[in-house]
Amino acid sequence: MIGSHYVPAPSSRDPKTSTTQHLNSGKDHTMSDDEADPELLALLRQHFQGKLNLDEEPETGVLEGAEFVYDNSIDVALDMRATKIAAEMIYAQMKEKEYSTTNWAEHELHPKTKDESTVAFIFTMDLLNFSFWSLLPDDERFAVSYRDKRWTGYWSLVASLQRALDEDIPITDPHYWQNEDECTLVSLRHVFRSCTEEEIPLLEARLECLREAGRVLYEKYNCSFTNCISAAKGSAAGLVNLLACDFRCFRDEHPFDGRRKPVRLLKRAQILVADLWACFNGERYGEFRDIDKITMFADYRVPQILSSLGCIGYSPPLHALVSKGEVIDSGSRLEMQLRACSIWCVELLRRQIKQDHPEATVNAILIDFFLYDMMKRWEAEGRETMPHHRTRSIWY
Ligand SMILES: Nc1nc2c(c(CN[C@H]3C=C[C@H](O)[C@@H]3O)cn2[C@@H]2O[C@H](COP(=O)(O)O)[C@@H](O)[C@H]2O)c(=O)[nH]1
Repeated sequence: MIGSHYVPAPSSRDPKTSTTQHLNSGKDHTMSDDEADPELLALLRQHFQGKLNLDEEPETGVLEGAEFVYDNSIDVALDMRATKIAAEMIYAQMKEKEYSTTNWAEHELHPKTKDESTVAFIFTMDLLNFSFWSLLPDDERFAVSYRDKRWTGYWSLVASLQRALDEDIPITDPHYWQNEDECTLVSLRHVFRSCTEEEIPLLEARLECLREAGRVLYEKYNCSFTNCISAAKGSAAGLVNLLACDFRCFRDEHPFDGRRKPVRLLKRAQILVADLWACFNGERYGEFRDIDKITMFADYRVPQILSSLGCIGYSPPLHALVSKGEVIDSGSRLEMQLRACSIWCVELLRRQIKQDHPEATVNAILIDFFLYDMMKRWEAEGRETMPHHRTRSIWY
C-alpha cells in the first residue's frame, strides 16, 4: 500500500466562517440561513421546538474527528484486507489469553489496591504519561532502576512514581504539586532520576502539568480527582470532556485542514478513563455506562504495530521520515494523519471483530491495550521492523 494516494473525498463542509466571527463582524445585519452555522441553527430549532434534551448523553467527538482526518488523508492509507486478517488474529489471541480488564493489575508495577490512593496514582500517572522515547542508543537512554530491574518508556514513569512513594515523597498528592518550596524542578529530577546520563524528556513540562492539575483540583474539585469522577456522573465521555475542558494539559486537540472545529484526539484523557475502568474492573471508581465510547489512544506505539501488521500504510514522504527516525512536528498534517488514522483503524478492527464474533466482549480499549502490549513484546524480542514515529509533545 506504500505510495497509494487517496483522492480525498470532497470535504462535506466547506470551512465557513464561524458563527462567532459573524457575530463579531460588527456588520449590522441579521444572518440569513445560508450564512449562519448550520449546526447552531439546528440546535436553536430543536430548542425552540422543545426537542433539545440538554441532559443528552455526552459525546467526545474523537471518532468523528478521526474519520474526518481519515477521509482527507493522503499520507496514511488503511489496508482493509490486512485489517480483516489482523482482526481475526487479535480476536483469537485475546480469546486464548482470556484478555480482559484483569490484565491491567497483573502488570508488576501497576498498583494493586482498589482504593482512593490508586485513583490518585492513576491520575498522576496519566498526567505525565507522555514522550519517553530517546534519540540515544538503548544502553544510554533515560532509564529507571527499581526493584532490581531497569525500566524504560512508560514503565520508567510507573517505576519512578512507585519509587517516590517508597521514599515517602507524596508525588500523587495535589497539595505537594502546588507547594513551590517542596515540589521543585530539583525534587522532580530526583523523583525521575535516571540510571544513565540522560534525564527524562520534558521534565519542565511535567512539572507544569502537576502545577496546573494541583491548581485546578484546588480551585474546582476540593483537591481530589475522585470529585472529577463524581462530577462526570458515571459517563466516560463526560469525564473525558471534563478533563479536556478544565485541564489545559489534557486538551489534546489540533486544527486540521481549516476545519472549523479542532480535531480532538484527547489521548491522555481517554487512557486515564480507560486505566480507571481496567484497574477497577468496571466497578466503583471504574464504573462507566458508556465506556465503549472511548477510542484507541493515539500514542506512538500502536500506530507502529498497526503499520507492522500492514493495517496502515504510509506515503513515501512519511515512510522516509518514520523509517529514518526523523522528528515529525507536533500538530503537523503528517502527524495528525498518523494519529487519527490509527484511531480509525482500531475502530474498524473493533467493528470487524464484532461482525465476525458477535459474542465477543471487546472494545477499543482492550484492543488498544492488547496491541500496545504486543508491540512491547515485539520490541523485547528485537522484532521491531519499522520504528515508531518521533514527535515530542505532552500529548502522548
Ligand atoms: N495506545 C496506548 N499507548 C500507551 C499504552 C501504555 C501502557 N498502558 C498499559 C496499561 C494497560 C496496557 O496493558 C499497558 O500495559 C503506554 N502508552 C503510551 O505509549 C508511549 C510509551 O511507549 P514506550 O516508550 O514504548 O513505553 C507513550 O505515548 C505512552 O503514553 C497503552 O496501553 N496504549
